[in-house]
Amino acid sequence: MKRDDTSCGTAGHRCDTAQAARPAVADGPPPVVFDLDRVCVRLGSVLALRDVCLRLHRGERVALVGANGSGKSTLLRLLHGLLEPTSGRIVRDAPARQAMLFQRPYMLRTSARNNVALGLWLAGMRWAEAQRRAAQALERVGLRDVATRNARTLSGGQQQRLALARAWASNPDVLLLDEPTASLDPRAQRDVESLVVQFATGADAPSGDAAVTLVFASHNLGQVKRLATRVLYLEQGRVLADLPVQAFFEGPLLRQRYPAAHFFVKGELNGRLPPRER
Ligand SMILES: Nc1ncnc2c1ncn2[C@@H]1O[C@H](COP(=O)(O)OP(=O)(O)OP(=O)(O)O)[C@@H](O)[C@H]1O
Repeated sequence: MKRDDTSCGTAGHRCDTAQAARPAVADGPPPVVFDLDRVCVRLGSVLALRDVCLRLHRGERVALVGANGSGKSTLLRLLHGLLEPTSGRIVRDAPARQAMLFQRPYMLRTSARNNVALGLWLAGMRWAEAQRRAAQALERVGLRDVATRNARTLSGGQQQRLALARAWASNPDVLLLDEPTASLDPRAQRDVESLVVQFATGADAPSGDAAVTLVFASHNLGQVKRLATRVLYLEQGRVLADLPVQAFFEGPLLRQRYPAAHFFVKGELNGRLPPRER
């Protein structure tokens, strides 16, 4: 069927108000961090997101999967406030501190330690304290030995760990990752993944706070299984499937309810992942 790039806000389309009305009581679900109501995002002539209804809760680890161009990066940029809806509504948990990591992190042309400290200083921290916190963050991600090296001379894996240190030092409530390990070798991938898990579970957050909310895009379904608690499948800007990670990969639910997502997953698993991931 030909894709219609002109319409959004489908007539009659409604978000699941039963879920939307769920109160965040003491033994109910955790607080809502993002609430999207029929969100559309147009980029030039492309409708990159269409009628997205979504509610993400504190402490969830949400994976975004789907083919190239399905809207994963656009959704992450929307959550981070780099984009606003063309129509529909997004409510972000106002006091939440957010950090976002990109596939190729941007490094300032200065030392690794300054790359962390400058962000903290710009956010209002005194320079001496920012330096101390930066050193602590570099230690945390195993980069103490390269603290004085120009960040742009570091390897891809080191730069991604530095980007994580930068995020960790700012003590975010929400961490958004856009294919953060896509260009890394398997070992560096695992290193970054394990840091992300420690980060996401809040095991050693500078403030000792509870878990952060993690939302990440990935083409690596093995990684999705390892990191996510919930999986969203996107196709042509729509969220077509939304399941807990186990139900997404095991059992009949995905095939029965979301055949398009089922075929995507089967194709990815059979075609792309090394044998150990199958
Ligand atoms: N700046 C832009 N201007 C116009 N169209 C854009 C822009 N950025 C993205 N798009 C289009 O929006 C759609 C969604 O792109 P997006 O980058 O969100 O997909 P993605 O799922 O992250 O893809 P990938 O897996 O390749 O990273 C695509 O059709 C893309 O071509």
